[in-house]
Amino acid sequence: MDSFSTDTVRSGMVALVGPPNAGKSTLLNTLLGQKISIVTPKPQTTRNRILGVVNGADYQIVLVDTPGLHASTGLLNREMDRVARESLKGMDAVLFMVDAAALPTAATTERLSREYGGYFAEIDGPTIVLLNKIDLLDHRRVLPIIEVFSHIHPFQAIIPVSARTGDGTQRLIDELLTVLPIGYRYFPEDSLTDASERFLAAEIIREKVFLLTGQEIPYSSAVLIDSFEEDDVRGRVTIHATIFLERASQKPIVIGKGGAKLKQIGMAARKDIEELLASRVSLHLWVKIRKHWTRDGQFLKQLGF
Ligand SMILES: Nc1nc2c(ncn2[C@@H]2O[C@H](COP(=O)(O)OP(=O)(O)OP(=O)(O)O)[C@@H](O)[C@H]2O)c(=O)[nH]1
Repeated sequence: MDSFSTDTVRSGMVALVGPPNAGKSTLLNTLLGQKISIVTPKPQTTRNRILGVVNGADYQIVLVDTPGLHASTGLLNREMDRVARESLKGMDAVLFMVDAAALPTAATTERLSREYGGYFAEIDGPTIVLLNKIDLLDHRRVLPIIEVFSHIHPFQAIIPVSARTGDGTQRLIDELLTVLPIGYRYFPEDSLTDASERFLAAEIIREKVFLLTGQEIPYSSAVLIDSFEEDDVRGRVTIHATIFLERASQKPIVIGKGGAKLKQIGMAARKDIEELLASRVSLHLWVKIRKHWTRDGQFLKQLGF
């Protein structure tokens, strides 16, 4: 915890969403490449996945991926599921990226509303549309596309960008800074702290429980890191963690026959945590029942809520 600054900055969680191939990863690389002090690793979680942290002298933008929010045609026509809605809560802004070069030349408000409208109806925070790949677009098409999008929803801004060349990305940051609250950095400016490493390790374990058990388990499991010890001499991190479940009936599902499932969870988690920490890890997992933990304020506090 050595480099947490107490200076206030503009900081916030910003969801980066959009259809596949829109250029989200490319944008991320460009933003991080230019501005980065750190990149947090990418643990996949069922809630939000931190994609990267963009640091400036007086701001910190935490870009997150909210699963379920990726506008595929199928999803747009359906109700967004609970997870998607949940994962949007607490977002300070949403970036919705489209491949502008792939939009049909005669894209009308009606057509784009049909495709994206239901999606925006669910978002109540400031939303910025990023019209990506303008390097491929005849510049005369840009204004009409902005015009069409402006009729779909009261967006905070509609910004033409090229994730590849970086064109428009400064405007994006400037725009975000007008909506992000003044607060503290979520992450230290230059390095991951023990605190965030612990948090990410817990998220990785939770992810493995989710991936390897299914059923109702993911919603009733929580992971607490009991201890996290770095042994620099032996180049190893020893982690003790507890997986909390709500009901006794869930315990055998997570533990498995002869402990096989828990072992599988532990092995998969260890592999990812080793990658995260760039260190050998010895991981010890326990499973405990904590009835109604989702309603237990004290416990939620321990989890960092
Ligand atoms: N010309 C051009 N190509 C781009 C731009 N941004 C992304 N691309 C290309 O578009 C393709 C998709 O980009 P990605 O960044 O992988 O898109 P994504 O949204 O992360 O895709 P998923 O991972 O499928 O969600 C890649 O071939 C990129 O090189 C851009 O601004 N200009």
